[in-house]
Amino acid sequence: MLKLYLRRKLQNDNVIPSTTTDNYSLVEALVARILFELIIWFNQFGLVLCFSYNKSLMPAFFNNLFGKDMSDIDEKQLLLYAQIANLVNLILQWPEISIKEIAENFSKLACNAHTICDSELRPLGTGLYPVISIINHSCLPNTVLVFEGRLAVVRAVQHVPKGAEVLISYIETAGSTMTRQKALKEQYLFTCTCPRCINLGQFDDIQESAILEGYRCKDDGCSGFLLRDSDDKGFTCQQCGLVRREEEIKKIASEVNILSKKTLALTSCGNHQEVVSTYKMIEKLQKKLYHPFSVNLMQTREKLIKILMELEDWKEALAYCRLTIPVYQRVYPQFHPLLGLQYYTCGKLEWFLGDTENAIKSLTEAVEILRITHGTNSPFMKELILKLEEAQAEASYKLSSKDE
Ligand SMILES: C[S@@+](CC[C@H](N)C(=O)[O-])C[C@H]1O[C@@H](n2cnc3c(N)ncnc32)[C@H](O)[C@@H]1O
Repeated sequence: MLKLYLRRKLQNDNVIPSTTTDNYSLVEALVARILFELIIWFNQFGLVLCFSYNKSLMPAFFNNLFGKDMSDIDEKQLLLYAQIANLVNLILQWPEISIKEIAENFSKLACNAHTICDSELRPLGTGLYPVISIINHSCLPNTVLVFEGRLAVVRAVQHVPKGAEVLISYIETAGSTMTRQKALKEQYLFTCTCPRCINLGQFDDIQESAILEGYRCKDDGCSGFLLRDSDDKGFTCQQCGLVRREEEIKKIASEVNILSKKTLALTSCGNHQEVVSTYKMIEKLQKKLYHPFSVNLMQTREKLIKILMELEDWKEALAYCRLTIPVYQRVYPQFHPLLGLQYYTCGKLEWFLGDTENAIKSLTEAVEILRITHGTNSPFMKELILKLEEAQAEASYKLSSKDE
């Protein structure tokens, strides 16, 4: 298995540089015909397929890219690749292309490509980078992959000693060990044995799963987590001993399900006000259903923040944003870009609503995290730092005018 190790001390700027050259002509000469065909296919759908070329790394890249065994892939995934391959064949209308070959390359692409995101982690396209595709995964990584335009940059989020393996996270790490392992197995075909995953099945891990993805105690004042009873008829709070019956849980879960389907229909009609009120109903039900640190509840609030901001309802958006911060703090490590970005959103909303004091606090937290994950030179970071300086200047102006 290929691994990327840190051979030089590159901690000064907290940056491990990737290849900086996007050289399409060299790549085209080297990359197999099928990949070239994929570029055409991807472009038709407005997706960016990006190659960062480094000659010395090309053999490793090919070994990595073409070293996958299709027998590892589960049937559902294979079917999906076969369907995509059929679609490619239909679009390209080149009879000599083998469906199996296209499907295999899609599977390899899925294991090795990375989603290119903007500074706020909104997806822009898909990229295939030889250096980056050597980096293995950890659910508690020592580096983070961010993009500056098409340039992939790997930044250390903790001290990476000389000789240590450089690790990024391939997936959303907020979920339970089982959820993370399932995602890694399905897309990347391996079982993770990182420091978080080796605890699978141990008491701490069971407790964490029950908090992140399990139900809340019947008693609103209790923050205990629930475990399934041995008779399979309910869940018992591990703190106060109260039992929640399965039927009651199922009833709320089915209401959530119905409302979630309704939001899909309402979203497609563009009925934003109705979407907001439906998500608010879901949030209320999920608050009754899930533990306060639930990832599901956090995701619903995320959706509400997004729509409320689109509707320019800053006050409500801020209220939900504040509710997500403790969950983010719990589910992400200290220097995680999503935590930094959530503080940034909170800070912007507070600043906009005239709460300068809290805006300074939130923007300071955002800068502390994002200067590590994003560096300080990008226009995005410059704007964030400027916002913080403006908020600080306004606070000191307010203070000095009070003194006069
Ligand atoms: C982007 S490649 C990384 C380079 C890869 N190690 C290689 O030798 O080609 C992704 C693949 O590496 C392997 N991999 C990545 N992280 C791993 C980990 N923590 N444990 C085991 N295999 C891992 C998986 O097979 C995965 O599909």
